[in-house]
Amino acid sequence: MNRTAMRASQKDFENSMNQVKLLKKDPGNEVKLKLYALYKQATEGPCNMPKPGVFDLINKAKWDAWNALGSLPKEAARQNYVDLVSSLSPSLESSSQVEPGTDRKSTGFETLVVTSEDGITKIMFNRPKKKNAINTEMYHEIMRALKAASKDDSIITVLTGNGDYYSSGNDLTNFTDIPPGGVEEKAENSAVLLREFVGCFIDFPKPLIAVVNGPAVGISVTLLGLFDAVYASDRATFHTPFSHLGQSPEGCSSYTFPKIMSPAKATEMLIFGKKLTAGEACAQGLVTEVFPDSTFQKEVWTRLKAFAKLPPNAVRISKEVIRKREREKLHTVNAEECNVLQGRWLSDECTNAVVNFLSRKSKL
Ligand SMILES: CCCCCC/C=C/C(=O)SCCNC(=O)CCNC(=O)[C@H](O)C(C)(C)COP(=O)(O)OP(=O)(O)OC[C@H]1O[C@@H](n2cnc3c(N)ncnc32)[C@H](O)[C@@H]1OP(=O)(O)O
Repeated sequence: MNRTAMRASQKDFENSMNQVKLLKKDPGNEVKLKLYALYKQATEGPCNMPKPGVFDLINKAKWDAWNALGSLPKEAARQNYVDLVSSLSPSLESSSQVEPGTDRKSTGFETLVVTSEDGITKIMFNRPKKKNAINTEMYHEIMRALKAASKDDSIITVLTGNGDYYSSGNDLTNFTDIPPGGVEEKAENSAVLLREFVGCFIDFPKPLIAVVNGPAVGISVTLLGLFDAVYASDRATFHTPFSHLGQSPEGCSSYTFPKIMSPAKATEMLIFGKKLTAGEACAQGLVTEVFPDSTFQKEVWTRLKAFAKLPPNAVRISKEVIRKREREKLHTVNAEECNVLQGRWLSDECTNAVVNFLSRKSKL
């Protein structure tokens, strides 16, 4: 990757540090000393340590390497570090977290594709053959991706789906993996996981945007009430069939939906399982804007790239001002919903619905 014309950002620098840890081949002492020296210069500036004694061979070699950089500015040292790491291919190639171009792709996700480009971190559900159903691994990976996005240098974070669905919601096979403590333990573990998962959305510090590329079901719909904007293709539908599944609302929707769309409209969705078209969801305030599917990606990403050029601190502070008032309430609602669901998961109504789906007797 040719980065000579670019200035390495803090994020590039952090990526390079991670890549060094993933090197398959030892790059040798000379390179390691150079990396050490550039790292120290980039983070602390010119060498400020007393010179080690002549018999302290390792620390003296390190000191010499750092001291040799003289007054090289921190920014230049950061760039040189990134360049040096990227020159360590091909040993790095197989473990690189950085793709060619400026689009940085994070590795280490099985169920997501996470990229960061143009001030936007995109978290894409990536189980298209399963309609992006959220299995236990995906719950954990989404939380990990959100935590990383909250700290990276992006301005906004986007969730979207790969393939024809946005997401078909909770993977119903999650309920088949019963631990030694039995179904009670399973229900308890699931409630703990759900509470932590939804908590990450409540606390997310940057604008969170959903790019709803296709149908959305269950928890992938309810969470939208915690997003800051929701853009939908006109192919998208919004469906929360909780009663059909013997379950009850989650994702804070018992609180956010009545506020967003009026109590009666929320009842139609959350209790009676009415499926909304994108246009209906927009008219009810759940969706911000609907686009024709043929131009959806182009129009939405153009808009998001413009948003991502806004001053980062103002954007972040404004999100905090808006969320602050509701945060405590949302956490309380989340906890209550999870408690209620824990009981629902042990009910015959829920067990039968899951068994029916898994034995292919019923679909939504
Ligand atoms: C820690 C736990 C937290 C729980 C939180 C509570 C969350 C609640 C919810 O999200 S409730 C909503 C649950 N979702 C559903 O009930 C959807 C079930 N799926 C369907 O009804 C259909 O699959 C469909 C309408 C989404 C799509 O139908 P169709 O277009 O005909 O495709 P297929 O059914 O053939 O699906 C392809 C493939 O994907 C599998 N799959 C799809 N969705 C799910 C799912 N939610 N869970 C598990 N598996 C799903 C489907 O079985 C097919 O697999 P196969 O090819 O047969 O191996």
